[in-house]
Amino acid sequence: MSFTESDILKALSTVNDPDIKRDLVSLGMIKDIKIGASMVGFTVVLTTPACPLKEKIRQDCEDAVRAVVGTSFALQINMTSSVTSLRDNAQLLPGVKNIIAVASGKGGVGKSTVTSNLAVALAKCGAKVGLIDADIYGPSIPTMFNCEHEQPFVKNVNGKNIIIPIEQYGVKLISIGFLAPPDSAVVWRGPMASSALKQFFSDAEWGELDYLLIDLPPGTSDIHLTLVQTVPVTGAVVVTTPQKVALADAKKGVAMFLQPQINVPILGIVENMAYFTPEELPNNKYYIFGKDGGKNLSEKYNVPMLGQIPLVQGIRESGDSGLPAVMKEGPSADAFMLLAENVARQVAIRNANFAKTKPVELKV
Ligand SMILES: Nc1ncnc2c1ncn2[C@@H]1O[C@H](COP(=O)(O)OP(=O)(O)OP(=O)(O)O)[C@@H](O)[C@H]1O
Repeated sequence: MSFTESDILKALSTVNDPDIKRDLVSLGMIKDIKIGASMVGFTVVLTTPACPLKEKIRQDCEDAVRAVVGTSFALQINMTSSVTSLRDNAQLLPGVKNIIAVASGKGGVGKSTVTSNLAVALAKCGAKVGLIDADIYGPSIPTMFNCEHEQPFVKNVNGKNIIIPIEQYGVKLISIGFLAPPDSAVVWRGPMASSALKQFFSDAEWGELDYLLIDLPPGTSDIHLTLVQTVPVTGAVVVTTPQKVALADAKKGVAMFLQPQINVPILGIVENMAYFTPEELPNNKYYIFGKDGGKNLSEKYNVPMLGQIPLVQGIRESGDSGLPAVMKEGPSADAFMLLAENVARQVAIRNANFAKTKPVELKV
């Protein structure tokens, strides 16, 4: 045999991750190289679940190694994944790899619909997902997950009450709505809501999660500040609809995360209600709120466009009935699955290329 493990590594160091644009070896994605009498094997650890580039990366690895070992050796390439994280030794949420804020400038653009479908889609890809509904003005996640009359279990650990998140459709969730009966008119005050959010971080049993999504209230509020002051946020997803009045507010949302004191990377823009499509004629698209508003916003701020979600009656019905649209088959589900793929890719790109986010310290 005229090659060694270091020859295999050298060959694999010519293969780049197409998203991160760095080689697999320096990214730590190659593990367990084995060289047998007639076999060479190794594991490629992808950075996102259900990576759409999996087959391309596998083929590139095969080509690179084949050039070194020749044709008489069998190749065993094991493709697996592990979501990356910059959070190590964290005191709060130690088992959570990435915290993702989902924000919108304007109310009613479908932020909670997008968050709930994104959470379920990521779970369907095989990721471990949690969701905090921090929307004090209208906590709608319990309805969208069909658990509005449930209460999370609370257990006592060493004299401290620990909340056990409700688990639905493969997602662990806690909502500010669980703290008040659905029909009661609770006027939340900033400080009350902020302390509830902090409690969801410090006193809830989240366990190991790849992604913890935070559904924020629309606009910019005390809750946003509490979030960025309490935990390092991996990145923000900004949801908008395409019309001018929504975009103007979405710009403010983007600008808030990017301001130097806050400095939370924008993972990208989601354009919800991008076009209306009748369910029976999915190829007919009507741009009733204008065309490409979200896309233009992403270009202006040089941030990724994560997805365009159609305005479809079934998405509204799914939200109201508590079974997210992504659980069913069809073009709406496909749009949310693509969104999840793109969010996971952007998290991996962000973790490979940028320093970890620091919690914000406000000087008063
Ligand atoms: N793509 C879509 N197609 C059809 N209906 C949608 C779509 N997105 C959202 N909706 C509907 O629009 C309404 C508002 O959505 P949602 O509650 O998700 O918005 P939001 O931005 O979270 O609102 P809020 O500002 O109150 O937090 C809901 O009835 C929802 O079902």
